[in-house]
Amino acid sequence: MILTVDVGNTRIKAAVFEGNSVLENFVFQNNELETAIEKILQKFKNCSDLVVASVGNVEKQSFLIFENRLKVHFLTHEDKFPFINKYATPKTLGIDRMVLASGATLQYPRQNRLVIDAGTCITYDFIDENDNYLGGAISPGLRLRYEALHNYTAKLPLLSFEIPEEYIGNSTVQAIHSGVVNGFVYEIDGFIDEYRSDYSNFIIILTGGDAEFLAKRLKNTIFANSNFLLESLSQTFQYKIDND
Ligand SMILES: Nc1ncnc2c1ncn2[C@@H]1O[C@H](COP(=O)(O)OP(=O)(O)O)[C@@H](O)[C@H]1O
Ligand SMILES: CC(C)(COP(=O)(O)O)[C@@H](O)C(=O)NCCC(=O)O
Ligand SMILES: [K+]
Repeated sequence: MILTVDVGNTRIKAAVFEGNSVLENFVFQNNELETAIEKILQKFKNCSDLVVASVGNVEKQSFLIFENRLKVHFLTHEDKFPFINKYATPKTLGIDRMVLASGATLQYPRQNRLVIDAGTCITYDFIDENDNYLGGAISPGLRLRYEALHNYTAKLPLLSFEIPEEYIGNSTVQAIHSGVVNGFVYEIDGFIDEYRSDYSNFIIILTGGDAEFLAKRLKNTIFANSNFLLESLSQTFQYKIDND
């Protein structure tokens, strides 16, 4: 039994795995990390390994305090991954993106794959059928767009996500919702179309905090798997054990 933890820039997600099955999922904030893990380990006393992938702001020490209870692993660029990394700056590639690429490679062998993670940022990651990781794109996520409009202007209010009534927003509030939400959806559909013009066949994996909402609104039919990063983390850890 292993505990996987994904530290993103908005929230921390965790899951307990027994083999390939998820026993339970958890979501918490950075300041709740230690108490949340303590509770999880109280409930799942048979956890032997804690596997962390972090692109967020937490101290390693917050995990290391559990070292007397189970083995603690931080995935890094030095670990073994099942793809060939063609990124020009592999050392600065987000470990979350490496884990997503790894999960895509292991779960969907020998095909072109596009992973879209709609989290704090939207990340696009493309792994071709020969398992070359080519890179992708990074752009602001849904919440970040609302916050950026507010934080970098004098007049725009901070709004919470709402489905826009019309694409022609007829008020400040509706114009912001249209710009943020429609812009977000159009961007993703636009990228998918761009990939389609270069690659006749590829599968799309959609994940992240906004994935469920997105899946319903994209022109392209895609199913969301909100748990893909944690599943990939568990598989990447297994891959590392098998290949070390
Ligand atoms: N309870 C929530 N708290 C924060 N963000 C949420 C929540 N529910 C959905 N979201 C959406 O999830 C996105 C953040 O996704 P998430 O995958 O948690 O990010 P990260 O992995 O970068 O921490 C935000 O753009 C926001 O719109
Ligand atoms: C792009 C990211 C900020 C996305 O983070 P997230 O939205 O998952 O919180 C993260 O993958 C990161 O810090 N990447 C480093 C730069 C790169 O991947 O090239
Ligand atoms: K992301």
